[in-house]
Amino acid sequence: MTADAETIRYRAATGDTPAAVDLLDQTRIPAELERLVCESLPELHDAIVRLVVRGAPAIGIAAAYGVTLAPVDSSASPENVRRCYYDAIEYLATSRPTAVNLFWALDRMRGLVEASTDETIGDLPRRLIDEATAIHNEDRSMCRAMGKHGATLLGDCQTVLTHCNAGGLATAEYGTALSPIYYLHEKGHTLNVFADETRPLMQGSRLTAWELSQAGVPVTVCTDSMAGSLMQRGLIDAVIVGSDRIAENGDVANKIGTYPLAVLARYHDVPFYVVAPTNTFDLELESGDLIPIEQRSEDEMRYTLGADSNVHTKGRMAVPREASVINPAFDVTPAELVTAIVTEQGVIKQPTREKVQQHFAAIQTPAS
Ligand SMILES: CSC[C@H]1O[C@H](OP(=O)(O)O)[C@H](O)[C@@H]1O
Repeated sequence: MTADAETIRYRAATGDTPAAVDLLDQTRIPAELERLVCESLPELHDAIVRLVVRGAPAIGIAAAYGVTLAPVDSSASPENVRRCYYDAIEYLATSRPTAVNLFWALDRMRGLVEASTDETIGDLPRRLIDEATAIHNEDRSMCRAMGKHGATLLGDCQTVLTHCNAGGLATAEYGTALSPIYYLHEKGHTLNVFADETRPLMQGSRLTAWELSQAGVPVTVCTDSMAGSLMQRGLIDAVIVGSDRIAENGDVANKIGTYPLAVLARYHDVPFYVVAPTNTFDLELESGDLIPIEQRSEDEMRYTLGADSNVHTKGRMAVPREASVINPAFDVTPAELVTAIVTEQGVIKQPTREKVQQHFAAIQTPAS
């Protein structure tokens, strides 16, 4: 992906130029490649809410950098400096509720603030930038690792179907669900990809189709309702998706429309793979019915995309005013419908609570 298309960049403060979180504006793809430079917390909060930056890992990375935008008065007392950073963290945590990576990243930043002393408070801004940069770079490595692990499941596949966008645009680079596809493409095994449009914000047709095309991977956009007949006709060898939060028992929250794909896949004996880094697991939630599901604006359902394909430019009225709409942004797929979960550590086949716990235990106690 070229530098101009890098999902997230951090601009350190220099002279009169303030620090900023520099985002590829995903609300404008594929019509335009434009960047949005956020110099303040409200600008960044709004960018997360409007999906300028989106995707669980990318939201976490952007929010981590966002903490460094806190309007700290350097002459303030250490207590007031800490308070300013805590306020920034609490504010960014209100942007979107489902992707646990947001809260995981903010917790890491909060830990640095808590660990600061009156003597070391002066170094805190630098340490926060370094921690956000570390989170960013760790995600690059995790995406590459998920590509390698996920590829072991797709070796016999020719055609896969994916939902929403879980590619480089949703992460530091390379992606989660799309990572094994890129990995195999680089090894000379190019898969054919069906990308669900993913209504109402069309992350599949706008973003997945764009980034796969840029990478030279053949992609065919289909409506969300076509997946069943594609499987019925034997055209899909595997379904591969990302996730925003995975409960301790392996239940998976992902973009609305994922659950019916899992049901269809099971009915048609098609493997259903989820790819997510370990920081997408929420081990404090016993099951997926405890995962908070974001309810988004009615307007995203009531209007088609505008002529510029910007998700916030109202197009044509698509629903009569008298009708009601509902717009949950995610659904939950029970672990029993998941063939395997791929993380940067490896593969959890037929995930259960016990297998998830074993996966994490192995991380804590690396093989000797
Ligand atoms: C690699 S996480 C991608 C994940 O996030 C998307 O949601 P949104 O576009 O609303 O941020 C979708 O659930 C993807 O699977």
